[in-house]
Amino acid sequence: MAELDLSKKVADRYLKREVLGEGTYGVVYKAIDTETGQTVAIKKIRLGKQKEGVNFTALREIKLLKELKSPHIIELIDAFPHKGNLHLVFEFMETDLEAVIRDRNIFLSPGDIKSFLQMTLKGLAFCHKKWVLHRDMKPNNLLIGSNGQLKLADFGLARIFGSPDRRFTHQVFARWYRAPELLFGTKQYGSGVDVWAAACIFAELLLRRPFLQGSSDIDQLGKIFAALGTPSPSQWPDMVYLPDYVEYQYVPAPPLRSLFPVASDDALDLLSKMFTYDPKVRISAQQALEHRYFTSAPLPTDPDKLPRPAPKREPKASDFDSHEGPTVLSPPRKSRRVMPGRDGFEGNSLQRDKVEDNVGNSRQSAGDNTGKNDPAPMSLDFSVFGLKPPNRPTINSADRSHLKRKLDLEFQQPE
Ligand SMILES: Nc1ncnc2c1ncn2[C@@H]1O[C@H](COP(=O)(O)OP(=O)(O)OP(=O)(O)O)[C@@H](O)[C@H]1O
Repeated sequence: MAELDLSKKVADRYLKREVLGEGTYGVVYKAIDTETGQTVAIKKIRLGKQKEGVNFTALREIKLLKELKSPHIIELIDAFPHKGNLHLVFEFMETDLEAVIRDRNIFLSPGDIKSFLQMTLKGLAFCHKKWVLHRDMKPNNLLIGSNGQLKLADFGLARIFGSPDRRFTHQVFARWYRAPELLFGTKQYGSGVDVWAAACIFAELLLRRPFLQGSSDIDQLGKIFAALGTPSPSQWPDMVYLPDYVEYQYVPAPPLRSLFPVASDDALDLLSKMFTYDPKVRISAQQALEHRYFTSAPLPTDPDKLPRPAPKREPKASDFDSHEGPTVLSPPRKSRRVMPGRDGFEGNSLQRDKVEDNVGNSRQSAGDNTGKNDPAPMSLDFSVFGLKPPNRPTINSADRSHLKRKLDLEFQQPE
């Protein structure tokens, strides 16, 4: 009872405003922190449907998230349970890179592209230095503040809250950004998976459309190989030992220049290093930041001079939370996600197909090109690179308040 009162007080600190959208784990609200006057975004994660509730690892990982502070990482300001949901309070961001790329009224200069990529790589290099993987990099997870600063966000949370019977499958769109070693089922992935995703985002900034839009894991690999050439075992010796490795028909790499006609030589050189097949040879985020692309003209645009998408419309009263059934304010941003593959590459030249399984995820909107063979999404990976995450002991409600105190998750009454 005391615990309930406490959590209500903390929840009262935030004045909920309109719904910003809905992601894999639940609804995101705009809110005002009545203590500081700061606008925040609150991600409400349903715990009620999870039989195991919040487990110890989840709380520990949330605590770690709170400590991950950098100018290019979205700040987790607070975390508290309320009415059977866990609320994660983040700094509020105005827009995201997906909206920028999609906005046809925006012209992206080479300096603008350089600036967006540089901020992305700075965020990644920071995480990687702390032995943390993002693992769910995609343009809508790169949020942009009112000052133009880009920050890595939406650490997926499946790593923390993942459950085999989860109902949401937004995850499939992350496939377009997934590294080949993940698609071949590696268990020992490292920071290279984020660099590959950043390369896909770099390519998307140059092309203004997703670069490699696979409709299944097999198709994704086909698209990668058609664009970048089928890797030979000498190019990537460990490839043939990967759990889901299948031999693909050899396709030679077309010149990268033919795919990116207007990119500079420096941009293409960096892109090719980020798209290196062998993750052991792939350039790191830090090395990428030191590439001459970032020091050659044109220099990266100052963040506050970067182009912004048109602001979202003002909320109406009906958009505000009335406990259940919130109205999503920004449906157009999801439209790209159900778009059939556009002028992608046709070269799916696999020799045999992989049996697709794991049909358990049931919430699929019509038109989703949902792959059914995806592993559970894991985004922010706190484990040391290459190690399997430990089993997660669960805790019951009696343990919970003790653990909350122990982990200092700010469940205490505000001053
Ligand atoms: N810190 C934030 N500031 C402002 N808006 C945010 C913030 N975090 C999320 N949003 C918005 O809330 C909506 C839902 O975001 P969420 O991260 O839950 O899912 P998503 O990124 O749309 O999808 P997925 O869960 O598949 O990554 C999106 O419109 C997103 O732009």
